[in-house]
Amino acid sequence: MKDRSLCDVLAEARRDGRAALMVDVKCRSPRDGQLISPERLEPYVHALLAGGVDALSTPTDPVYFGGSVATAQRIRRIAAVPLMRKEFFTTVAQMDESEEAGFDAVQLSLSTVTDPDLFQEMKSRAEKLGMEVVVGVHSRSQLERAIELGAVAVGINNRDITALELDDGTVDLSASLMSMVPDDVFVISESAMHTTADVGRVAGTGADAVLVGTAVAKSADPAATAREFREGARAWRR
Ligand SMILES: O=C(O)c1ccccc1NCC(=O)[C@H](O)[C@H](O)COP(=O)(O)O
Repeated sequence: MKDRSLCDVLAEARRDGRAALMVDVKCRSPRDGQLISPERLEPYVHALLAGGVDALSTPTDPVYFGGSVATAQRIRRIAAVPLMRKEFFTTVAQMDESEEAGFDAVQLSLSTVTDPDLFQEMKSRAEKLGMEVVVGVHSRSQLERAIELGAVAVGINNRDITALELDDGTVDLSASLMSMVPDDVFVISESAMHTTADVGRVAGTGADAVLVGTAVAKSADPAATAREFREGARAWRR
C-alpha cells in the first residue's frame, strides 16, 4: 500500500460522519466540450486543494475526455491527496503505467472491462503494485459482481459510462443501490451531481464519498464551490 491511501481518506470521512469530496479533473466532456484548458490546469487544481478536496480522480482518455497520463502527472506534482485514474482500460500493462505515473488508485469499471479474466488480471496486478482498486458499477447486477470479486471500494456511476455522458444520469441510482452494499465496502457515488442539494442527498444515503466533475469545473469560483460541496456532504449527514 502507498503512503497516500484513498481508502484511508474514505475511512476517516466515515469516522467523522460525513461523505468525502472527490473532484474529477476532467479537461473535456463529450457533453460540454472543453472544461479545463491546458493553461488552467495547475490553477484549477490549486483551487480545489484550497477548497478542501479530500481526493482527486482524472480520466486519462484523450479522445472523449481530453486527458492523458502527462496531464495526470501535472496534477500529481502539485496534489498530495489521493489520485485515482479513470480510463477505458484495455491492457494489464496500463496498471504498471498507472503506478509509474503516481496514481494511488485505479477505477476498473465493469461496464468497460467486460472480460472477467482480464478484469481479474488487472485487479491483481494493480493490487500487487500497491494501488487501490475501485470497482466501477452502474447496475444492481454489476454491484453484486463487484461484491463477489471482493471489492474494497465501489464507484457507483450514476451515468452509464458507455453512453459517454450523453445520458443525464440520476443520483436515484446511488440511492437505490446503497442498501445492498456491505458495511466493509466503501462507496463512492459518481457523476450527475449539479448542486449542493444533489451532493447532500447522496451523502444522506450513506455514501462514503461523492465524486463531482463538471459542476466544479464550470463554476466561476472552483475553490468556493468545492468548499460548499464539502460542507454540503458533511451537513446533510447530521
Ligand atoms: O467512469 C469511468 O470508468 C470512466 C472511464 C474513462 C473515462 C471517464 C470515466 N468516467 C468519467 C466520469 O464518470 C465522470 O467524469 C465523473 O464521474 C464526473 O461526472 P460529472 O460530475 O457528471 O461531470
